[in-house]
Amino acid sequence: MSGPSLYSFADVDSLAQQLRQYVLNSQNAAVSRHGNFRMAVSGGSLPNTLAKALLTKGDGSSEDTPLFSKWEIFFADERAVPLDHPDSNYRLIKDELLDKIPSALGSPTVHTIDAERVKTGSADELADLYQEDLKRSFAAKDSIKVPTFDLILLGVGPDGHTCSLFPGHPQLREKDAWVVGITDSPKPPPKRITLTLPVVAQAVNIAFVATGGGKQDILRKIFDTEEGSSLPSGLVNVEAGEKVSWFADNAATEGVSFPKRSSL
Ligand SMILES: O=C(O)[C@H](O)[C@@H](O)[C@H](O)[C@H](O)COP(=O)(O)O
Repeated sequence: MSGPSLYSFADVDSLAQQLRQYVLNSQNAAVSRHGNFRMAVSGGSLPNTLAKALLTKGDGSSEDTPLFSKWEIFFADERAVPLDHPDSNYRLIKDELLDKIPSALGSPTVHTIDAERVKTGSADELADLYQEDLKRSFAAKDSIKVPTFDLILLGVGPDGHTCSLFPGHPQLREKDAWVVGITDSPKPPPKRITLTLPVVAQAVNIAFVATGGGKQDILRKIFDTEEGSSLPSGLVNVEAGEKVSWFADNAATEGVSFPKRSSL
């Protein structure tokens, strides 16, 4: 299997334009395969860039139209806070994207962390509840070992973390569970749930979005050093290979030697 693609664009607006095309290609392929589009998103700066990509007016063609009523949105990771809390990834995507979708485009089904248990449940209990939700969505008819998302959209942290999979944490080695809890995330808040690496690597397509000069050091490490391939985001590159696309801007990829592409 060949490796990931690294796309580098002049600015966030041109990145968003290409991200739109990539997400809608993935949507169209998924809808013709099985009638809906099951995708997972992370927090951080990603929801803002995704909203930029999806809320712009397209060219009006059917290929370029988001079919939101066919979307099932899951969380690649979520913070264990109420859904209206400022740290909630659900709240973030709601404020950035969901609340701004014109009603004519329909609305996605969103799979949140368990709102009843989020305050009192342990991270493990919340992870188990989320995994049950995934089982209902992905394994309704068949028993499957790992769910296959049509698309997972990820960010990368300065330490190489992705989702809430942090370097050196035991969650990174999880082989069986689909979702795990974490209580000591170095990025606040500490209590979270996250998809595991086998679930991320199984997705049909996986895209990272990394913008701004603050990502330079970590992108160089991931793409140009041996050490990078053992970091959580580097492991996604290793395990999912050509299914992985990185959407970055030139500020983030400056100094990266790995070959870059400038359009899909
Ligand atoms: O909820 C979270 O904290 C995330 O899902 C996390 O993995 C994020 O994607 C990265 O930390 C990058 O965040 P930025 O895009 O804000 O740098």
